[in-house]
Amino acid sequence: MSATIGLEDQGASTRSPGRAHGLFADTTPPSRQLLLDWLDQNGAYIHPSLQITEMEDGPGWRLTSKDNMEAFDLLFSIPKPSLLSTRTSSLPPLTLSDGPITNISIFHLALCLLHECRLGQLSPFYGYVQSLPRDTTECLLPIFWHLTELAGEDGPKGLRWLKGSEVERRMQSKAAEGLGYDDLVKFYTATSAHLPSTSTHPSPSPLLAFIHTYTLILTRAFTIDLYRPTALVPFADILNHSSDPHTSLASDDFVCHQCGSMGRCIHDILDHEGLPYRLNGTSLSKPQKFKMAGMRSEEDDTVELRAEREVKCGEEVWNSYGEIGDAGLLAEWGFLGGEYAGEGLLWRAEEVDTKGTASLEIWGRVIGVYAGETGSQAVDSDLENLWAGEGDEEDDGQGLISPPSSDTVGRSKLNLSLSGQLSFSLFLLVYLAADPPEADDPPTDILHDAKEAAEEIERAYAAVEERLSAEDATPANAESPADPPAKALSSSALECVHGVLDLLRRRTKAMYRSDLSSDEVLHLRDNLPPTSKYTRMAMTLTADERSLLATTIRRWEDLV
Ligand SMILES: C[S@@+](CC[C@H](N)C(=O)[O-])C[C@H]1O[C@@H](n2cnc3c(N)ncnc32)[C@H](O)[C@@H]1O
Repeated sequence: MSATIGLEDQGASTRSPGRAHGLFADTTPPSRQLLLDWLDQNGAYIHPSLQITEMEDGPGWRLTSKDNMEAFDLLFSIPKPSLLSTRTSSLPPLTLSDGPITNISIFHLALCLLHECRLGQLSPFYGYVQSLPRDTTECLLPIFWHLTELAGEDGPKGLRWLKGSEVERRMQSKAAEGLGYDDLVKFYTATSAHLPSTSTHPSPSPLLAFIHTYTLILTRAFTIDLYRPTALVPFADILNHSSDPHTSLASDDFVCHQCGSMGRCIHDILDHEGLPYRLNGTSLSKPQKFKMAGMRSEEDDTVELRAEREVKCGEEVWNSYGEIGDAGLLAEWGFLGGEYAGEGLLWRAEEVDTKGTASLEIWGRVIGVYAGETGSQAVDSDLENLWAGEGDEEDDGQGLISPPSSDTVGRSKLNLSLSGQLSFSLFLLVYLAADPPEADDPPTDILHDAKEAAEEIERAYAAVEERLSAEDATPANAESPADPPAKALSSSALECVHGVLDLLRRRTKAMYRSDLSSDEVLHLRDNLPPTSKYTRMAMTLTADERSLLATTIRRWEDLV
């Protein structure tokens, strides 16, 4: 069967497009009391000062505090069996003729949630699922903006403005992981007929219903443990995001991957003290390990929210969805935080070195991405020796290039930070692409030369800055200060500067209406009608990215 999108669904024309999924069509609106009763019956603890309130500027809920709460206070806990996961859902296991297709766990979880919604009051999770947002368009993710049935004409217009942006790159990465829109349609086409009939939904639900529950999963699910990699955590999913959060979800993840047990189980291999080996890799103390191993019931294993700092009376309690900027928030949560956070603009290695020369492989080796265990340690010490005493991440943010991060994941990041600094890794790849070294040059030599080139560029830039600020400080009628001796760049450093400029200009050019500056985009945005919410978000995002690129290009141009 093929999945129909579903606007023909009963009664759709009388509701908003975001309700055309047909779920909870004839029930009362989401009830906080039903949710609280369900949590109580399912063993949850809620701090007496926490309450659910309406969002201030839009639909939806948030958690606020009606009294001061101290750091370390337990705000919330819930036993793991009460989480909604593929393990706890009442959806029977899916096995299709062409083999099991449940490996895409996030789609599978969305199908489980759809099944619980279709069960209505018969679902063991009814008190929770009835509390979830009902309108898909409340936070429609860009992956669905092309669907005019949901996003109207505004969606495709917004998508156009995302062209060449960090959001588009993220959407492309998801599609490459098998999590694009076409993958979703394929999955639902293959599985929708397997959804059991229910009294309120005797036939399969339209694709819009799956899009609705998939959106809920993407914007609300948490990573839990080895047994339930992703699950919905009722109540905790009401927390909104801030880059300065009060709390985060904590869960012991070293449970048995076969049955989810925290205590000793039949699948465990025990060490000489009778402790399961899976507890060995943890930082728990011996008494804690014995306590965990002795747990008899899954009910004792909970996920928790604790205050990590004081929450003042009346404040909203914030969670963090990660160290993430606006592009990530828009792509994965459907909103802009406007908090000047995150990694700025990112590149994939092939986008930097489009010639596909040997430099890509050398870059991987030097930076330690492709190095094996020992290779990686060798790279660590090369990096440490070369940057010894220069500090990591404590850069003042004024230069053009930031020193390499000391952690393995961070050091391969190819990004331009929000303060306009190229990561060293990105600079290194541009440097290698400009003048590929011999494949067998030792990594330390390559790192050393690249560091020298970066330092030469920084010195030249500092000289330019000094001259420009001296010019600024000179009264109009006074003689100009004598120019400092021109800081001529070596030809290889100059090639790097051109390489960086080319990279930044290519990124700008790839954007929709790249002839428009950030200010011009903002001007157009400010004249949009109030209904253009997707276009407005997209234009805000692209204006910020244009501004970052333009400022950085100007700084590098000062060198040439
Ligand atoms: C986990 S839910 C949070 C609870 C949600 N507010 C509700 O009503 O149920 C995530 C969604 O909440 C909204 N959200 C979260 N943090 C936000 C913020 N700082 N500003 C605006 N919307 C936010 C976004 O729509 C996001 O997709």
